[in-house]
Amino acid sequence: MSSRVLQDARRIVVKVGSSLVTNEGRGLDEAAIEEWSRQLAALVHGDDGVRREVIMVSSGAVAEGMKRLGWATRPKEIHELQAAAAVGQMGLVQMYETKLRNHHVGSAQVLLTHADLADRERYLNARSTLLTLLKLGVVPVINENDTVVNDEIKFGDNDTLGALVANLVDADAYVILTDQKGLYTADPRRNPEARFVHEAQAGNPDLEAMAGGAGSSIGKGGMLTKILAAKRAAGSGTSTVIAWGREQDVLLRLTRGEAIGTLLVAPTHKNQARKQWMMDHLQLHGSVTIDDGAVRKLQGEGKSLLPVGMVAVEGDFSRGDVIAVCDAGGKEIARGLANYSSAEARLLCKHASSEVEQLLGYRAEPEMVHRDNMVVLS
Ligand SMILES: Nc1ncnc2c1ncn2[C@@H]1O[C@H](COP(=O)(O)OP(=O)(O)O)[C@@H](O)[C@H]1O
Ligand SMILES: N[C@@H](CCC(=O)OP(=O)(O)O)C(=O)O
Repeated sequence: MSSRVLQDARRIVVKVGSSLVTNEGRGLDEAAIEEWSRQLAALVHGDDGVRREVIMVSSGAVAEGMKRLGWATRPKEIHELQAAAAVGQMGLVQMYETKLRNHHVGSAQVLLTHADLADRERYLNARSTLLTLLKLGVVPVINENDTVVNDEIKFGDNDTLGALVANLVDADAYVILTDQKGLYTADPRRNPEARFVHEAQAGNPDLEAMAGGAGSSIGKGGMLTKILAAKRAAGSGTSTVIAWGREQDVLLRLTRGEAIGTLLVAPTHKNQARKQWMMDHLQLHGSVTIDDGAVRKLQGEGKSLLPVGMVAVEGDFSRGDVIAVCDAGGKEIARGLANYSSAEARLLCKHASSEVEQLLGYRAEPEMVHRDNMVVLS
């Protein structure tokens, strides 16, 4: 059953670490980036009959920047690392853009920070942008915005960023490509007796004890950050595979259902996990009352809540806040993330989505609460 996780996945986040992208620090590994780009293009085009949406989270900016600046050793000063990342990021995205374009796929640079994704409004904005790019068949190439934060440079951990992105876009699977075939019972560089782990449950604390720090001087997170990232991805129902990035056709074989790498299965299903997250939000910032027609759309047809179905707005909330959706009798029938603030929502009540731009002077989304961001209570 679990081998179907990747086969069934339609939206996949792939993360490649510094040690792979930069060939252990010797500058960008053009052949490797070409290989991944070829495979990403095949997934996006649906060469096997199934089109997939893919996001690439790629490290390597610092290492490439060091090479471009002629620095042989990794600087100790954080601001020098940040400067190297800014220089190297140019080369990194340039290479993905060239390689993906050669395979007739568009790419987009997206630089994010953890703080961006912790902020509700930025979270929704990042989500909308990424989903739009995916719908356009473009591959977003994501890295940490190292200019404004330095945690990831210090700890060398894009694994967590990849998991946050997987949470953000509700990915079906998260693939972490690294310089090992997957997880072993101990660091294989230090312990030749280490046995390979084919499959486990994400979040199992035993895994954390097996994982050690990085084996190379380039990557810094090691296996532990990957195990913790898989646990985080599982929080929104996404399963993770850790696999060797140089394995022939690794991404294509995984999506064909081949059991390569270590599969860390999310114990809860995506929808169930989302529902749990929403229900854990006990502190609601407000609510909207909807008419009977909208109640039927939400409950019976699984549709989004459109402004036209709203009759009243209570409380003071911002875009991205969790709000209650109530029927005319005041009973909460759903809960979800508001696309518009309470002040805007008051203006939008009973109006068609086509009027949003005229009423607000801009248009974000046609829905007040998108069904993907909503839990209908039974
Ligand atoms: N239990 C383990 N199984 C596999 N690799 C491990 C384990 N514990 C530690 N490692 C080390 O983690 C390294 C991968 O992490 P890292 O160097 O940070 O890679 P990346 O740059 O891909 O993020 C491996 O090369 C390996 O030496
Ligand atoms: N964002 C930085 C550092 C991120 C990093 O080292 O992560 P990783 O090697 O994937 O654990 C870079 O691109 O160099």
